[in-house]
Amino acid sequence: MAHPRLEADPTIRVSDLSLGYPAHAGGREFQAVEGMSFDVPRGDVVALLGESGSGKSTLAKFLAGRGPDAGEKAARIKLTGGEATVLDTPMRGLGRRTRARLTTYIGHLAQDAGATLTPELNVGDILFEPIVERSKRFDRDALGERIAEMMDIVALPLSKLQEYPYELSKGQRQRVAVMRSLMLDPTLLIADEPTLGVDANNRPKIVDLLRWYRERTGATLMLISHDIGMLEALVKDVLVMQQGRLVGQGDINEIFRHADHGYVQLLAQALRATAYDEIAEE
Ligand SMILES: Nc1ncnc2c1ncn2[C@@H]1O[C@H](COP(=O)(O)OP(=O)(O)OP(=O)(O)O)[C@@H](O)[C@H]1O
Repeated sequence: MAHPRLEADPTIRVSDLSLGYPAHAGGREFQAVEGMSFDVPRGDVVALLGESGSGKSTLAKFLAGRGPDAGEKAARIKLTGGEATVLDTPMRGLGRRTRARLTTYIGHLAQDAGATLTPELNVGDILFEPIVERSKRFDRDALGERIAEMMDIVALPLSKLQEYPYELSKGQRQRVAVMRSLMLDPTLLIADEPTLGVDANNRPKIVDLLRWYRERTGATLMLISHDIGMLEALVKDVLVMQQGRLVGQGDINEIFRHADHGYVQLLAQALRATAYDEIAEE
């Protein structure tokens, strides 16, 4: 059985990768990602950008090892061409046990994760849950200290640990979801819109949390985000997708300065406009 290698470099290697959703309801198989090739070096922070429906979430979910997770068969992501390796583990023909092992090391913040926190658990139990599911033996005091540090960074009072998701605002729930995605100390974190639904004042707190985590662990981060503050503060390289294909890739400053693809130019303009809007808001 393949064993994930935490020190693998690159952390992610993708070669001519195509991903699809199975045919259902008399339709045809749908190709959401087509012929993508890129590497993510160990310890890098990369942003995955692209318009709605370009395939970002599909790619993110697949690379996080969560491709087959969906309850409905029609929503399970299939590798339909090429290769991908994550932490030196080939994703083609990934067996159940290897996948379980791999996902221990990969944090996945799903899109709108704040909205899917377990309603019956309070915040403290939501944060402990990933640990408890893996092992009955853990250092509760050390973990408690780490949770307190994270709560401080994202400006949530400790009293929130006793509250249930319905008692929190949307932005507070999202901050809890981001903290939860870090609880197992992932070597690779793949986060889909970590600041979505969080107001402008609190978005920098999520950026601070991710920065704190990276500095502490040297983890590799793949972020789907068009939040200019997050991109400027954390990201080194970007991958730009359009209709399932990679249309731009490279250093964030270079790619926006010398964009030769029409869509990348439009995106760069839109991001700049967002930045000005936010400055105007403050
Ligand atoms: N379960 C599914 N079955 C069939 N097609 C799907 C399924 N989920 C997503 N798709 C399609 O795959 C394509 C890529 O979707 P995906 O969610 O990966 O894009 P995205 O770039 O993350 O978009 P957004 O920014 O809106 O989240 C879209 O055309 C979408 O309609």
